[in-house]
Parts: sequence; C-alpha cells; structure tokens
Amino acid sequence: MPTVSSEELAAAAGVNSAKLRKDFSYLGSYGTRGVGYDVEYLVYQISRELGLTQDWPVVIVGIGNLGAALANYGGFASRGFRVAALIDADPAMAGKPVAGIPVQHSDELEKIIEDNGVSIGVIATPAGAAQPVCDRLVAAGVTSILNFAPTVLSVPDGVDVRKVDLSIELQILAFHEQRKAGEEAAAESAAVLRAPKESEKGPDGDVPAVMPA
Ligand SMILES: NC(=O)c1ccc[n+]([C@@H]2O[C@H](COP(=O)([O-])OP(=O)(O)OC[C@H]3O[C@@H](n4cnc5c(N)ncnc54)[C@H](O)[C@@H]3O)[C@@H](O)[C@H]2O)c1
Repeated sequence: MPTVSSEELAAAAGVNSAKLRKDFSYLGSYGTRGVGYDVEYLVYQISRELGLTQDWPVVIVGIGNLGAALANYGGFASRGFRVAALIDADPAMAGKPVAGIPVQHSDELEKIIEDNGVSIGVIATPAGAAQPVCDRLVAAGVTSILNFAPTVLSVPDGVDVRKVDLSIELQILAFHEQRKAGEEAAAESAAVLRAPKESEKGPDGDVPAVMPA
C-alpha cells in the first residue's frame, strides 16, 4: 500500500506540515503516525470533498478557436468532467467532429441539456452572444456557468458563474513586473545617493564614486 507522509506532502506543496495535517483532519483523514497517509484513500477523500467522484456532463457553447481547444483538452475527463456536447450557432459546423464529438447546432441546445442532465455550461462565444446563450442555458436547467467571453453575465439567484480572463492574469503579471523594475531602480539610486561611512573611506579619506548598497 503506497503511503505518503505529511512532511513529504507539505514540502511538495510548499506549506506547513502541521497545517496540512489539520486541513486533512477536516476530510476525516488522520493518517497513521510513523506511516503517513494511504495515497489511494487520500486521493478518494479529496476527490469526494471536491465533488469530483461524480461524473459531471459539461456542454461547451461556441466551438471556435477557444471552444475547440477546450474540447481537445484531455485534462477534464481525469478530473470527473465529461464533455457531453459541443454546440455552435454556425450551421456549417453542425455534424463536424471536434475532438471526436460532432458539433450540434444551437437550435438543439435545450434538448441537449435535458437529454444529458447537464448542470455545467462553458461559454466560449463572442461577447455579444454570451448573455443570450447564458439565458438559454439557465432556462434549460444549467446552474453553473464557466464564462470565457469578455462580458459580465447576469444570472438569477442559485446560478454560479465563474469568469476566466487570461488578459487579467497577464495584467497582474505586468503589474508585478513594473513593481519589480521600480524597486530595482529605487535600489540603484539609493546605492548612488548613500553617503559613505567613515569605514568605507580609503586610506587617504577618498571614497569610491558609487558606494555599494
Ligand atoms: N477568457 C479568456 O482568457 C479568453 C481567451 C481567448 C478568447 N476569449 C473569448 O472567447 C470567445 C471565443 O473566442 P474564439 O477565439 O474562440 O472566437 P471564434 O470566433 O473563433 O469562435 C466563436 C464561436 O462561437 C460561435 N457562436 C457565435 N454565436 C453563437 C451563439 N449564439 N451560440 C453558439 N455559438 C455561437 C461562432 O460560430 C464561433 O464558432 C470570445 O468571446 C473571446 O473574446 C477569452
């Protein structure tokens, strides 16, 4: 039976092992002193807590560049998400397979949701189409939406929306880059401006032109 210790897991995740043990205790997972955690059982417990032991049928609406890339991503299935259907408004796409799944026309949206018992919808349409698509998904019974379109969706109470915006992530990185550059520039000017200490002067009382920081 493969096991793993809280120290090993804590080191891999970059967190404190006592905190990790406490967090796992909320899962009802206590491990065995000197042995650690049974890996298979721990994976099951975490998956169960995250709702991943279930099979979640998901529909993707808007099968352009992004929708096709999402459909082709192999990582969903291993985490309990099954792409049940691909939906697009373009009649020329109907029946064409993407990632081995034939694209269905959006006229069929309500029937597809009902037939597959879908509760999670992914929107990858242009911004202008996102709200009407969202309204149809919700009316058909979808209660969770992952929105990639650059628009804020309004939904009734009881419907969850998560928005993914990669440009915001890039903007956050750019902000940190700018701050790092500012800190470096400030450190350089501080080094230039810092007055020499007595001990930093040479034997004749001379000082280097630029003092080290
Ligand atoms: N969130 C992010 O980080 C991120 C990154 C890239 C793109 N996007 C956004 O994702 C969306 C898709 O981008 P793309 O490059 O794949 O665009 P795209 O033009 O290649 O694809 C859009 C698809 O949506 C379909 N469509 C249009 N109206 C529809 C409707 N009412 N119902 C169903 N399908 C419909 C079109 O036929 C097309 O196939 C855009 O809104 C874009 O801004 C977001």
